[in-house]
Amino acid sequence: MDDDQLLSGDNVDAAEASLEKSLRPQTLAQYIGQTRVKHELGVYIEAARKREESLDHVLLYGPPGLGKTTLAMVIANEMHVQIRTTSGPAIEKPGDLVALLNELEPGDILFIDEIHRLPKIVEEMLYSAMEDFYVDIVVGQGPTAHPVHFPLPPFTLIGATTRAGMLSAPLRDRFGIVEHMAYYEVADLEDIVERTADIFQTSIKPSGAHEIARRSRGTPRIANRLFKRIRDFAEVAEQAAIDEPIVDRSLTYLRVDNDGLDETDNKLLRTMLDFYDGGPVGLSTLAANIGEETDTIAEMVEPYLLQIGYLKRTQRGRVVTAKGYQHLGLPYPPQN
Ligand SMILES: Nc1ncnc2c1ncn2[C@@H]1O[C@H](COP(=O)(O)OP(=O)(O)OP(=O)(O)O)[C@@H](O)[C@H]1O
Ligand SMILES: [Mg+2]
Repeated sequence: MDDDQLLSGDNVDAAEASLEKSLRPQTLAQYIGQTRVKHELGVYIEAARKREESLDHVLLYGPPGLGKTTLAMVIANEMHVQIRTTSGPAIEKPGDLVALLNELEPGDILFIDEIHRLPKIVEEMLYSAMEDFYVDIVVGQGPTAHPVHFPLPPFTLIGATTRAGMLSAPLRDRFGIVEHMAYYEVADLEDIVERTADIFQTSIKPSGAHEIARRSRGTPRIANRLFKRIRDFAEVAEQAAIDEPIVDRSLTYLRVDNDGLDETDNKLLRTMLDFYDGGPVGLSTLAANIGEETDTIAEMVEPYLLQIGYLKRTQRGRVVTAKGYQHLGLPYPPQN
């Protein structure tokens, strides 16, 4: 009986996982929004293919959930090459990198997520690999240790990072193509939500798609996540199509406010007002106060609040703006 349960559980998971996978666009044409990035990459991909060369190294940077990993896979697909994916912290020592590089065929893509978290010694090894397609490794130990020159096939490195500022200049300079991923427009998120609804065979009214899009913090991953939760609410309520009222009710229940801000966002703004008179306050102080990691605040919470102008950065720290006060329903105190 346990077996059966396990089995059916596995099947459900497998079905969900493959749906999840089908959410990922496969081609540039299917990739919604990011028009400028898509156009530029389209040109570089076509040129590389015409010359039958590998694509230049690509750096994608921007906040989490905007589709960097998805875009790397789209690039591999459009280039008709294989892609191997890993992440900065997973490559602990030079040998790990050599093992990865060793498996690449000419033209293949190595995707390194969170590339700003590569150990220094591995990063330095990437320099020659990226520039001249070789690495020098030391083989053996003690008196028998000797350097070995290890040639590599031409390959494309795609690096993704939420913190471009944390990348060293020598590494950043070795990327021929650098693309900034911006928050999505509401109209693009509407298209993403409608596409997702289609894949999940759920009917949704334009008003419902608009409301989800508007409250997704400019982020496809959030839009898809909210969609899935709202779909559950709609199903339980036996509602045929997702419309604005069910979206609103579900999001209120999920504590996503009218601007799409969640509890952490609001807690951050609140803490700044209650304990620091709206700022300025430093990032690590703030993080300690609301019980989050500094990195989480810097990478996932703060960027959107800055983007919509509820927070601003000053020399002395973060400050809540007049708009931020207004969001919390409080009067903006006179500034001196
Ligand atoms: N342009 C897009 N069109 C349609 N769906 C998208 C698009 N971009 C992202 N998505 C969807 O959003 C989800 C998140 O995308 P992805 O994992 O690529 O983000 P990411 O930028 O790599 O995030 P992280 O920085 O957290 O790794 C994916 O499941 C994908 O289906
Ligand atoms: Mg990713």
